[in-house]
Amino acid sequence: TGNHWGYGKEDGPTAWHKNYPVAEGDRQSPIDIIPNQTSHDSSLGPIVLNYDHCTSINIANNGHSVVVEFEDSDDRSVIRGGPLDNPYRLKQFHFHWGGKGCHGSEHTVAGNSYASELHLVHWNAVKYKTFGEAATAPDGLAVLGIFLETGDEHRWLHMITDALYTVKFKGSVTDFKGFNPKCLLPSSLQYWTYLGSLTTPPLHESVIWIVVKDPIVVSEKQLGKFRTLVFTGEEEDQRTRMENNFRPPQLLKGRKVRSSN
Ligand SMILES: Cc1ccc(O)c(S)c1
Ligand SMILES: [Zn+2]
Repeated sequence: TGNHWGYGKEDGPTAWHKNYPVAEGDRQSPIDIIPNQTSHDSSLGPIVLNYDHCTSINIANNGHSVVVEFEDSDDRSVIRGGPLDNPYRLKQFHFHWGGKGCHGSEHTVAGNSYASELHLVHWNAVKYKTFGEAATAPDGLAVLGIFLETGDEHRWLHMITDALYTVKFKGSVTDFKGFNPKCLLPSSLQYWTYLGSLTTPPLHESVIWIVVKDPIVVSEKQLGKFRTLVFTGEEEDQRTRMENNFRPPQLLKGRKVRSSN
């Protein structure tokens, strides 16, 4: 129906342009990042995260991913520095992942993809009144992308994976208080940055991307718990496993990717 979209053969990334023509625009995401073709920019300062007073609200299955929403009525959790001219407020984070044994990150590095990718979505509340307004502005959003690779168990990810059974079906939401996503970041925040878009419809070209170079390590068992979610609602007879909810890399179209030192 209408603007329904997904990750299947008929409604997946190759079909999105029919309802969302910006899918073929000049600043689409994700992209393949080729490190030796990025320009090192010494004017790029470090990323600064002030998440210490962040307020997580709930965890939800929106039929495309699992999303943790935050209270964003004030500047209690912001990202600043790096390529950003203003502080940007944390709104939500979510993940993109692959099938068992397959990779599912959105950005790739010299053609290599990771098992999964975490997106921390922030908006420019200095220039825009609402998230919705910022989401359609060229400098409205800042998304921090973190790669996940499989290996040892991640000591804090269980706080997310232990809650996934409560949001198995599309449309489910449960309380999720007191979670600080700082525990999901790697020790180094060295990054690449470029101008891009949301990686899901409506694919607005409103994102300043900050892709952290170092991945975090999570276990295959932890990642497997994400695949117990389904794209479909409880009332539907289909139970389509939620996996491979990633968009492949898009054309760079002359964009420059800068590298922090
Ligand atoms: C705001 C937003 C929603 C969904 C997404 O995958 C991304 S990357 C950003
Ligand atoms: Zn995303």
